[in-house]
Amino acid sequence: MIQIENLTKNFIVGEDTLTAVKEVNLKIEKGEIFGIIGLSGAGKSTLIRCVNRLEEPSSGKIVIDGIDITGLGKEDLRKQRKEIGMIFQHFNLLSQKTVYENIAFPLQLERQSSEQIENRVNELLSYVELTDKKYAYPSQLSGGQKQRVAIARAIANKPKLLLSDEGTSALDPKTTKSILSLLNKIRKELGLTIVMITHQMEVVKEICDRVAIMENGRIIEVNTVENLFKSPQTKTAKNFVNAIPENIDDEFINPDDFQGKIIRLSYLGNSAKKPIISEVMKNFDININILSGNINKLQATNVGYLMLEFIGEDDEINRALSYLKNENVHVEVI
Ligand SMILES: Nc1ncnc2c1ncn2[C@@H]1O[C@H](COP(=O)(O)OP(=O)(O)OP(=O)(O)O)[C@@H](O)[C@H]1O
Repeated sequence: MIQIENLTKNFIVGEDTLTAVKEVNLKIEKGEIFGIIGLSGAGKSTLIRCVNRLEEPSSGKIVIDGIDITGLGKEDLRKQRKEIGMIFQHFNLLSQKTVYENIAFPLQLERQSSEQIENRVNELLSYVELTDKKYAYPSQLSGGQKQRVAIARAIANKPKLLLSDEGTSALDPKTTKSILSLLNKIRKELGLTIVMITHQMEVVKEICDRVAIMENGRIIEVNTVENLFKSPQTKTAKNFVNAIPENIDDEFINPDDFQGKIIRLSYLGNSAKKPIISEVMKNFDININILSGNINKLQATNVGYLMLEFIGEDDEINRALSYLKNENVHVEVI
């Protein structure tokens, strides 16, 4: 479906040349959900934007269904772009237009009749479960609803490829799940190939078939998601894998088996470096039992989680939980 050969993208910054994508080779099969994961600045956005030539590659080739899109002139490129939908982290909806008008927009560009447009938009609204928001403006929608509108708009012209540039990064975990399940439905029912850029391993684990790990502009590993978790080949892949809790740990912990409250803490950045647990034990009249957890380093950032049993009076436990929240620790009571 997509074949990327020796792709390089340089940016000229003042007198310097910055190579954002370096000699990337990648093959993505039809119907795959393919993830590209990497830390900030790895070159993910630049790579995906080269696929529809929102960025012009400096050298190399991108062939989509046998057509070398890097060699296309303006008019042919416009036709090919119809086959490629794209969604973004911040949705990129037209704020002055209603949900209906946003979804109708790409159909109007194709000069479809108003009857055709109305039928297609209504069909799409029902598909993304937003019929009741037809006349709402983007500012009146939640993040998840905005992304549903953006998805409906991206698939309005029935593309064969959907690109997602951090499409779930601005959403909370529950909304992320619902958007991922919509994307999965689109792949299954409409047969689209989906390429997703993300820095969230949870997204890769939930939905992708295969994944490429990007670092400093290069693809350093391509793996099936299953094998990535079983035996990551590179240190960066290992760090990504270790950075998310394995659900299995959580599943083993049944709150009914414990006398105290089961708490899951997840933390990022500086809070992971502080002796937070000993602070809680010193300041509050509770006992803490550590059940499972891990903390990893992703470049300069610490990420981690801990499953704990808090034993004590309810009031005291609640005070301790408020303290943790103030320390920017994400707290869940299981
Ligand atoms: N238009 C541009 N001009 C100059 N440099 C750029 C431009 N776009 C991106 N870069 C640089 O290219 C490198 C890769 O950026 P890119 O946005 O592709 O990374 P990324 O992996 O998507 O990161 P993030 O997750 O933070 O978006 C970075 O060093 C960035 O500063």
